[in-house]
Amino acid sequence: MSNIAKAEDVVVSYRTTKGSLRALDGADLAVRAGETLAVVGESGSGKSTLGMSFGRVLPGEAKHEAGRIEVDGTDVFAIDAETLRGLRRDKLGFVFQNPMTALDPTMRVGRQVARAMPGRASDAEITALLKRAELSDPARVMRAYPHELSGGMAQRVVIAIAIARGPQLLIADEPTASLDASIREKVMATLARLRDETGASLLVLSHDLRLMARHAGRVAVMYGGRVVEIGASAEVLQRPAHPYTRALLAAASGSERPGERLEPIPGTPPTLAGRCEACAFAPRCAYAQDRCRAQRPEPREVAGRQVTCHFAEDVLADAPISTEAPR
Ligand SMILES: Nc1ncnc2c1ncn2[C@@H]1O[C@H](COP(=O)(O)OP(=O)(O)OP(=O)(O)O)[C@@H](O)[C@H]1O
Ligand code: NI
Repeated sequence: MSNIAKAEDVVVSYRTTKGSLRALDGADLAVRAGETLAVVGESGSGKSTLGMSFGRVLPGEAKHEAGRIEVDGTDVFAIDAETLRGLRRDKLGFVFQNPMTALDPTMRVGRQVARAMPGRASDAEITALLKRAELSDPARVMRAYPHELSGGMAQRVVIAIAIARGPQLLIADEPTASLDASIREKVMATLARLRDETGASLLVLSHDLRLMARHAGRVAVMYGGRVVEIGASAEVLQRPAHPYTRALLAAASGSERPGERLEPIPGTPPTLAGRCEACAFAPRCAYAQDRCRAQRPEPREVAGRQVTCHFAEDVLADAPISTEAPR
């Protein structure tokens, strides 16, 4: 299966007042053509940094230290500003958590949508695009200012803008987190439908394991700036091979309400100043042994997925997750 985009051993750090903070510590991720791939993990695990790296839309304090990102064969960290602009415009579409910050409050929706479309879009073309994003009254929405729309409608406008030029890769960072719980499922379903319809790939970054389980074919679990497990959603979420995935699922199963933030796992995630020479999860891990504190696990193939854990076989052999707390 061909990949539309991939990250290889990517290292990104942020300059902070307390020194350099390593947000990605050798992240690997391949996005297949036409798939929906979810990236999950606790706050701070590096999801947004990885998502932004695909379009090199990182803030000024971020520094790409090492590794490669390719989108449709183009090395995004090697190209000049103009090529990068073209790549973002023609091949990528972004949807962020808060639609109101993505839209210009002073400009009618129709004009903003038209500017994202190729050529000079007619009103009929604008309303047709809004309709594809499942806005029920596109003619009215076209004339409205962003503040006149509900959060869900505004996010649908952002989605329309993101697909305006038929991107090959849609990157959605917590696309439903700012919305009312009642419409999260619907907006996610719209994104999934558009992905299907356009043949684009959808990379969706989220805390919401249940929502992702329903919509993503594959799931990547991030911890400490690395992808620690990636595979088919059904397999990873039913029979995890990484202790962190297992802990996430056990924590999530304690709550019955969809869309909620994950319950915390005991202990705190790492903040890295440099390369982690051990397993970053070892201090919180029920399976950890001396080797985990001494040797960085490299990705390896276990039970049809990629896992960075020395003891993945032991994790797999354990009983499926029930509703009890992590061991
Ligand atoms: N602009 C920034 N300046 C300094 N540090 C940052 C910046 N953005 C992110 N970080 C740090 O980088 C690490 C990774 O952050 P990132 O936002 O990528 O994680 P995330 O998984 O998307 O988290 P969340 O679920 O909270 O959105 C965190 O430790 C975070 O505090
Ligand atoms: Ni984030």
